[in-house]
Amino acid sequence: MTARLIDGKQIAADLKARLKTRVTELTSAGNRPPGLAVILVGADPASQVYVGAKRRSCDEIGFKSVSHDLPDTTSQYELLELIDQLNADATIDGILVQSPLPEQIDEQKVIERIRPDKDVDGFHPYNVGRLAVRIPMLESCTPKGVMTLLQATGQNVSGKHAVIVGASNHVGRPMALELLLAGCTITVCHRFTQSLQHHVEQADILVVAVGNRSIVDAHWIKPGATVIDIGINRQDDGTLKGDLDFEVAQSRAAWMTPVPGGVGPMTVATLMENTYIAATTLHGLGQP
Ligand SMILES: Nc1nc2c(c(=O)[nH]1)N[C@@H](CN(C=O)c1ccc(C(=O)N[C@@H](CCC(=O)O)C(=O)O)cc1)CN2
Repeated sequence: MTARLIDGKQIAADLKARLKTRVTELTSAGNRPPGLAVILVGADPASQVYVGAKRRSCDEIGFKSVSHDLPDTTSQYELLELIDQLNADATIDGILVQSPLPEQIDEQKVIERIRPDKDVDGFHPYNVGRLAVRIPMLESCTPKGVMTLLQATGQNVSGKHAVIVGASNHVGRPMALELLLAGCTITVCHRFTQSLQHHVEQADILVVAVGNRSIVDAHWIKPGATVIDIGINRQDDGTLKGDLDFEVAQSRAAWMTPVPGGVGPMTVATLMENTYIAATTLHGLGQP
């Protein structure tokens, strides 16, 4: 068997093209464009790449993009003050603070300072809680993007057994909630899980989000499974690899995401989708 690739780059480009059309319609009718504020603290090279992609996507789609690049000496107080200003700015629909943050800043305090209706990352406990009780508002971008990728395969995931390896607040946990909402039976594996191999072998849908290539052996993949690799591991030669051995995974799965070009581009496109939703559904843009 050779898995079919789920082309995240193309699916993300299609989503952004649809958003661009809608934004053109909005602005042609005399409305302001949706606005996204992107805050980067420090100069982490990977974060600079991701933030650059987010700002370019805003430009492509026609969103207003406001950039705040702060030094890595920024205090928590200064960052919270900036968030307060953006919370009060009626031209800003979404606020994004790129993670990770320098160690003097408590990320949870920052997340909770962002107004839930401007939390386009979907990290605020209010938004995670809404997803948990099946009334999602702004959903975490990577898991929501994965659901868009699964939908693009044309499969009905309801009733499937989904195994998620990794239980982080931003990816693994909300991923489990998304798949549960879609009707899957869920197993979440984490650092205390015993018999990881046994669980992985049961997965109709396997989502791996550990950031380490030595945790899940791709030979464990159930033949015919759908495999979503969320890992991003930069190799010594500069190439990017996922958490799984690509060739082995491809010889067992029916569908799988590549790295690069799978989940990463969808995360950015979903952030744009969330910003559009915040502007129109939550802030009334384009409504009479
Ligand atoms: N505030 C946030 N911080 C972080 C998030 C997030 O969703 N919100 N997620 C990650 C980083 N991330 C988005 O910010 C992200 C990661 C990867 C990609 C991506 O497109 N990757 C490409 C490869 C890019 C490269 O060459 O390095 C791919 O996989 O094809 C986009 C966004 C942590 N922080």
